[in-house]
Amino acid sequence: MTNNKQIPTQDIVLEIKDLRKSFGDNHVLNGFNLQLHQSENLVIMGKSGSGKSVMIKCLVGLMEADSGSISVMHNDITKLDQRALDILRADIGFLFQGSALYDSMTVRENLEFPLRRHSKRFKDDTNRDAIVIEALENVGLKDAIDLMPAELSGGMQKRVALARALILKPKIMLYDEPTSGLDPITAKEIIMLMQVIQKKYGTSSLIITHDVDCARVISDRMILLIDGIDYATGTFAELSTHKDPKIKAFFKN
Ligand SMILES: Nc1ncnc2c1ncn2[C@@H]1O[C@H](COP(=O)(O)OP(=O)(O)OP(=O)(O)O)[C@@H](O)[C@H]1O
Repeated sequence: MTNNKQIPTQDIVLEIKDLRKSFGDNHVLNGFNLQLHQSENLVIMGKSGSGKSVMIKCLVGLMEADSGSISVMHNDITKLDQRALDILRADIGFLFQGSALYDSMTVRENLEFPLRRHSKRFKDDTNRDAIVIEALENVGLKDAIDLMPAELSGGMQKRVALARALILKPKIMLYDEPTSGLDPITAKEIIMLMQVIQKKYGTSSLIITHDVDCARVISDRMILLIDGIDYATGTFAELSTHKDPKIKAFFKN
């Protein structure tokens, strides 16, 4: 099943083609494909153990695929050298499970960290301060700037992590289970922030989630990862009313 919308190829910011990865006899990815379009929220759903983390690890270079190609803004990342990869990485933001803030740094220092790493883009210190404040305003946490992560709730930590991921204004955001471990109200707040930020900056997002409510609210399009392939692609409305039992299983309450 495919989305009927015809998207010009120049609007594709991330493309995975025929990705394969096995561990011995465990064939996890058997020819997985995806295309993420400009300003799109694409949700990937798959059962536990279906290979979502393996796919993400291949995408961010933590794991080598057996075969297939991964292109980010039309650059095949498997063919880039380290320097070119580092430059490209500045265009990709990550929000992974757990907020992964640096415990010994204040919120301000946590946010300054990526700016220092990409200091060529952000030479001016005054500018740096304004960027940090804007990022915290985006997530409604300007007043937390001098606090330590331990002084923040789980939801606030997630918002700071989101601000940090977005501080370089990435063209692509990767979210791995953005609402896991959060209570329903905080989860809703995070989903709303993801939407606000996507609208404000036109970011394209790849969102891995088990959370059907999250998928319903955030997705422009969804891919179901089943049997190591992109088994079904479509809008939430299309997939959630599908007759195939393998697809239906995802949307049962
Ligand atoms: N480094 C590894 N060595 C061997 N097998 C691995 C390795 N990493 C993952 N696997 C296997 O790959 C399969 C997919 O794992 P993966 O972690 O990608 O699942 P997942 O869809 O992310 O699951 P969950 O939703 O529970 O996080 C599992 O069978 C797992 O045991």
